[in-house]
This record gives sequence, structure tokens and C-alpha cells, in this order.
Amino acid sequence: MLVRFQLAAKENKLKGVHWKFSNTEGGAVKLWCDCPFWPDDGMCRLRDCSVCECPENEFPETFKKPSKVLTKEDLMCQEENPQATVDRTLDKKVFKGWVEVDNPWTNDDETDNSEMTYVNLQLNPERYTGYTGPSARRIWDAIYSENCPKYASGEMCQEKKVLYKLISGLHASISVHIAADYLLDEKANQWGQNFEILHDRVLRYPERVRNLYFTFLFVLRAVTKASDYLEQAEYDTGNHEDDLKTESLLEQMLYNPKLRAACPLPFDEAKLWQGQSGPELKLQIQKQFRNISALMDCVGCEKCRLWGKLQVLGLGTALKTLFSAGSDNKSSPPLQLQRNEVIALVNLLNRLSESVKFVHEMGPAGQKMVGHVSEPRSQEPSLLHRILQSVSGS
Ligand SMILES: Cc1cc2nc3c(=O)[nH]c(=O)nc-3n(C[C@H](O)[C@H](O)[C@H](O)COP(=O)(O)OP(=O)(O)OC[C@H]3O[C@@H](n4cnc5c(N)ncnc54)[C@H](O)[C@@H]3O)c2cc1C
Repeated sequence: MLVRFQLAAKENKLKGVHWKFSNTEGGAVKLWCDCPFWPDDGMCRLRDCSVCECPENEFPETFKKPSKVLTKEDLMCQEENPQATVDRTLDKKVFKGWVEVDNPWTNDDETDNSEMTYVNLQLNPERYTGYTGPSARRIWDAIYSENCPKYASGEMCQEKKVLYKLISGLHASISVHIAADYLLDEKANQWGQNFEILHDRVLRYPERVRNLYFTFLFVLRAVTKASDYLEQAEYDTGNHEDDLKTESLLEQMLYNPKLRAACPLPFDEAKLWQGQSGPELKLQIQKQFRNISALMDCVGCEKCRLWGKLQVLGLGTALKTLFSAGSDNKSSPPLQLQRNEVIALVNLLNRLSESVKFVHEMGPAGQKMVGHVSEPRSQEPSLLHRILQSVSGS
């Protein structure tokens, strides 16, 4: 599948980038917009930091001319006054074509299709790029200090904790991918695993490991909640074989009996926003997440921005799926996703599951290699253990 993002900074004359995944992906991402908070401080140290675009002839025709995209106006009626809308559905058809509706949780205007280009994600793996120092630190500092401060130990409000845990979990996942695919010897261009980084940035903080698991389960819940939609969505790139494979893989993932049995409800979203201040709190957290999404335009390394924007859009899609659409509350609109959002969601789940797998498999070995005693097993959520075991069949 393909996703499209705006990636390019003005200097690079690259205004938009579509990302191309093997097939469950197809949409758009703005990857290189101007940072709204401070002047661009591009800090790519390595060549690996830059993104290679797909040539024009690799864009699927169906993506160039979406045939039946629903516009904002088409959905306005349902969103503004759902009671007045005649339900014309005759069956359980929940996918009604790709939509072009802005996601309230993210900063980009997803309906702006201008100057986009495609990127093949498989040619641009998420890994060590050399992006480090004050530039990278400034982004994380701005995210944590201004938009999702760590909750106080006595904080009872689950909603406030959720945002911090999601971001910390994503941050841990990014660190895991850096450690899993690290440039060990620049001269020899030798890549491999760096257990010291895995330990120093993630494993020695059990809370970060827990947050990684939390974020994985949260996104897994969004994907399972959107099962009907994802199953019915059109995965059409013009490559019939790829499209069929995508449909089959998605189905296997969505209806995996072992996964369903091990984890029937990975996260219970119904427990949130219940108090009197629920709606107000939701708007506040939505605003904070939009700010985080805007901060992705300030990431000074192209490849990190590509993956940062993709994964933040994936999280925004999970938040929208769980909290803004198709919920039991009849006033919320039915779930409608953009192609990009589906791509981002599925790829985020892939990134998180790879991180969890790496931590699960390499954690104890890595701890030993850097001379530390392993964290006791009890630190890891047993639920996750069961999921991993059931999925891997062990
Ligand atoms: C959006 C984004 C994407 C990036 N993608 C890549 C990439 O693909 N490849 C690459 O090589 N680099 C990437 N980077 C840079 C990378 O994340 C680090 O910033 C960089 O490697 C420097 O690491 P550090 O050890 O200084 O700590 P950082 O990871 O920069 O962390 C900064 C501070 O945040 C706190 N912190 C760290 N982890 C967590 C956590 N899980 N939960 C809560 N708090 C935490 C700690 O106080 C830490 O000192 C990315 C940065 C950003 C902002």
C-alpha cells in the first residue's frame, strides 16, 4: 500500500512525499513542511538521514486519480446532525470509499494534496541516522515539557496519563529501532545491533518498556476496533497480486484466533472521558496532540521526519478511531479513514510490534552483554507475554 506525506523543506525543493509500503499502504503525508516553532536547523549527519523518493512511474494510477473519494461536504450532514441523516445502508458495509476529511487529532491538513510525492518505505528503513544532539533534544523537550508532561505520581486522571504513555512508548520504540539497526562502523559501513543503546535508553527504565507495551496494545485495540473498515477498504494499487496479498495478510492479522483469544480487549477506551469534564479534557488533549504533530515538521533529519510523521499520524488515527468516531455514543460520526491514515496505522502497529519483539527476544541477552543483570521477568506485563507467545505459536 502507499501513503503520501509532505516531506520536503523548501531548500530541498521537495514539497510532498508519498510513502510506499508493500501494499497495505496507500495515502499521503506532508513530510517537509516548515517548522511553525523555530527556524529549520537540519542536522543530518549521515547520508542515511535523507529520503529517496519514488520515481513518477512507480506511482499507482489509482492513487493519482482517486475515483470515489468522499469529501468533507459529503460527511458534513452526518457529522453535524446525525439524527437528520437517512441511513441508506442496506448491509454491514462500513467502508464507503476513501475519505478526504481532516483528522482532528493531527496538525496537517490531510485534504491538501498539492505537491506531494511518494517514498518507498522499504528503501528508507527506520534506523540509526546520526540525528542527535541539541536539535533532536529540542524536539523531545518541547514534546514532553509543553505538550505531555509526565504525570505526577498521585495523578488519578487516566486521560492525562494516556498521552504521556503513548508518546513515551513511541519514543521507546524509536530508540529500539535505532539500537536494532545501528551503524557500528562508519568507515566499513557495517550495520548491526547496539545493545548498549538498547539498555541505556530503554531497558534500564522499566517504565519506558511498560509504555512501549501500552502503546502497542493501544494501537492494536484501534486496529481491531476498525476491523470491519480495514477488511472492507479497497487495497488497489493496480498490482493485482500485491493487492490480494495485502487483503489476505490484513485478514490474517485482524482475525487471528490466537491473538483474539489472548487479548480480547487490549485497551478499554470506554473507561475514558466519562467524568463531567470529559469533553473539555478531550479537547485539551486533542490540542496537545496536534501540537506534537506540528512539532514533527521541526525534526531536522529527513528520514526521522518521515518516520516521525508517519507514526504520529498512526497514533492520531488510533486516537481518532478510539475516541472520535464510530463509538457507541450515537453522536459521533461513523469511522471514515483516509488511505494515508490506514497506512500509517498499520505501519505503526508493525513498528511497535517489531520493537516489542526485539525487546522481548534481545532484552535479557542485551542486558548480559552490557554487563547488567536482567530486569526481573515480573516487570514485563504478563498479558504481553501471552500475546507474543500466542502470535509466535511458542
Ligand atoms: C520524531 C523523532 C524521530 C526520530 N527518529 C530517529 C531515527 O529514525 N533514527 C535516529 O537515529 N534518530 C532519530 N531521532 C533522534 C533520537 O530519537 C534521539 O533524539 C537521538 O538519538 C539522541 O538520543 P539521546 O540519548 O540524547 O536521548 P533522546 O532519545 O533524544 O531523549 C531525550 C530525553 O528524553 C527522555 N526520554 C528518552 N526516552 C524516553 C522515553 N521512552 N519516555 C520518556 N522519556 C524519555 C530522557 O530524559 C532523554 O534524556 C528522532 C528524533 C525525533 C524527535
